[in-house]
Amino acid sequence: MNMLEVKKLKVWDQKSHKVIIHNSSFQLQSGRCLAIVGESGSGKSVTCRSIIRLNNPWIAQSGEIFFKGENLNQLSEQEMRKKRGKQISMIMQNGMNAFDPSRVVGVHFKETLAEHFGWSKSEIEGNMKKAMESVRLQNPIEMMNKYPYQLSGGMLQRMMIALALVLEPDLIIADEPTTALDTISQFEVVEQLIHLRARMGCCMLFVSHDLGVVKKIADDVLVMKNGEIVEHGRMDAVFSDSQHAYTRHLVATRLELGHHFKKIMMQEEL
Ligand SMILES: Nc1ncnc2c1ncn2[C@@H]1O[C@H](COP(=O)(O)OP(=O)(O)OP(=O)(O)O)[C@@H](O)[C@H]1O
Repeated sequence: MNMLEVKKLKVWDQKSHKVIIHNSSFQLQSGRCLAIVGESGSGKSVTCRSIIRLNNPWIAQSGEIFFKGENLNQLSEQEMRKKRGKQISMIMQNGMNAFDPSRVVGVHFKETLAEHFGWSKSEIEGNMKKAMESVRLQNPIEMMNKYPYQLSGGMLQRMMIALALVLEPDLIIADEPTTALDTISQFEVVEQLIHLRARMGCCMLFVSHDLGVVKKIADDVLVMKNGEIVEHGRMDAVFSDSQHAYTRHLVATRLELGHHFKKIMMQEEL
């Protein structure tokens, strides 16, 4: 069954009239992880933001985005707000941007969880504490009382993952969640995302320019170039028998895991 089905998505900038996404169609089946890869500026992030309708106001979109059979493109902003967080969670590239810099991070969790579940302060703290411990964040209560700038990028990403664990969404959109992190944090965050999927059985849209990470986490892959999908299929098939010259170029230049990352993974497997 398809959890997400995008049909003829077109996205354009109303100011410059530039078309960013030309005519994208793809599906994400229940329980699977679809990676979107492609060079910088190919439209990976705009595709993700179009699904949850969070592009800037001057960016327009048309087409159909079926999520659990419902066309998100036709929902009101109020209806969309109910989907974001509880049904579709987003883990962004830079954890710092996900939190209000002027408030301690716990406030973000409290607002999100109170809105979706109507929980009391102690229920929220109890659930968040458990989830944070499960992603190996120590002293969760103390941590929730910190401002974003007092926490590292890796900690903030793991906090977003902990929040997703509590929200139990049907779909997680992770837009380059490891790009801004150092190598060790990258490894930990990827491990936690794999763990999250295994535990919840949710499906995931995972954007990355790191094919090494993609190979570790994804089942299917979609390759983008200049706002168009040039390849879409099972990961092994796409990587081992690429149909498009651009995919072969990507694989040739990027398949090798970063040296440090590979070393850490090998140590973990020992
Ligand atoms: N808010 C915006 N206003 C106008 N154009 C935009 C906006 N956001 C993105 N674009 C344009 O859309 C195109 C695709 O951008 P996008 O951020 O989706 O690329 P990407 O594949 O995610 O790249 P990266 O790997 O660098 O994040 C780019 O040409 C970019 O300039």
